[in-house]
Amino acid sequence: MTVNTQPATERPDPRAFGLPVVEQDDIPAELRALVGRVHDLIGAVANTTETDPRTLAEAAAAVEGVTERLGRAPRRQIGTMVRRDLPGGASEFGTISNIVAGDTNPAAPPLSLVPTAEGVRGEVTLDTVYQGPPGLVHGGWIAALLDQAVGTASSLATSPGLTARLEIDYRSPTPLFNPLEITAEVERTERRKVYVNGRIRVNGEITAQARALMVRVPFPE
Ligand SMILES: CCCCCCCC(=O)SCCNC(=O)CCNC(=O)[C@H](O)C(C)(C)COP(=O)(O)OP(=O)(O)OC[C@H]1O[C@@H](n2cnc3c(N)ncnc32)[C@H](O)[C@@H]1OP(=O)(O)O
Repeated sequence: MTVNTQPATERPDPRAFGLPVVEQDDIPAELRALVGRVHDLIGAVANTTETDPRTLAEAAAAVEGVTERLGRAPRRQIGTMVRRDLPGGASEFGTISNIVAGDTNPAAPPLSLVPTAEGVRGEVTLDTVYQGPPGLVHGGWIAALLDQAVGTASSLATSPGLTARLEIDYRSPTPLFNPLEITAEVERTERRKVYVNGRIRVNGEITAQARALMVRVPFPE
């Protein structure tokens, strides 16, 4: 199965369904920096040993002030998409605040997936924001990473769809602070059904693998 390298203009355009589209290159560098600093903030808050009430109250007030200031501008429409150019001339649309891969979501790692000859591949290192058991990635986040990978592989090879079924085998613990290699590829398609396999490797060893059924969304001709 090869990756769909149709230009974006020939793929379903979210604008046709009333969804705004932002070009990835148009996301201001300052917004990217803010997203990064807020990600750092999540980690700092989750792990601080600060107990001084005054320091903590000041920090909360400072964050509240920034939130209030940013809240003066209207929020993005739910479902706002981002169009990204991919290596090799392909492009993709994704939701801009996707919790796994969204450019503007400070809670996202974010996971960036690129097409390969087989499917898609990405690498990400997770910090304690994604901790489940001590020192390990939360199982739900392992599923989320794999869901994103199988969904992207299916979308690029065929057309966008939704996950109908996702089965995860947790084969060994997936550690924090280690590069995770995430790959996925389409196994076969049947009408709107796309069967996809994915896996996470750490130092070349598979720690988790997924079998998924994506059902392609029917688009008007
Ligand atoms: C690039 C972006 C990457 C994004 C990655 C993230 C992906 C996600 O997280 S998606 C969010 C989570 N998933 C969802 O919310 C989906 C919720 N479910 C649904 O909306 C629907 O059940 C949906 C769309 C999957 C299927 O509904 P519908 O379009 O009516 O299809 P339907 O006609 O019932 O079924 C189509 C085929 O799939 C099969 N099928 C549907 N669901 C299942 C299932 N759970 N198990 C097995 N087969 C199924 C049907 O039997 C049918 O097969 P056949 O062609 O052989 O008759």
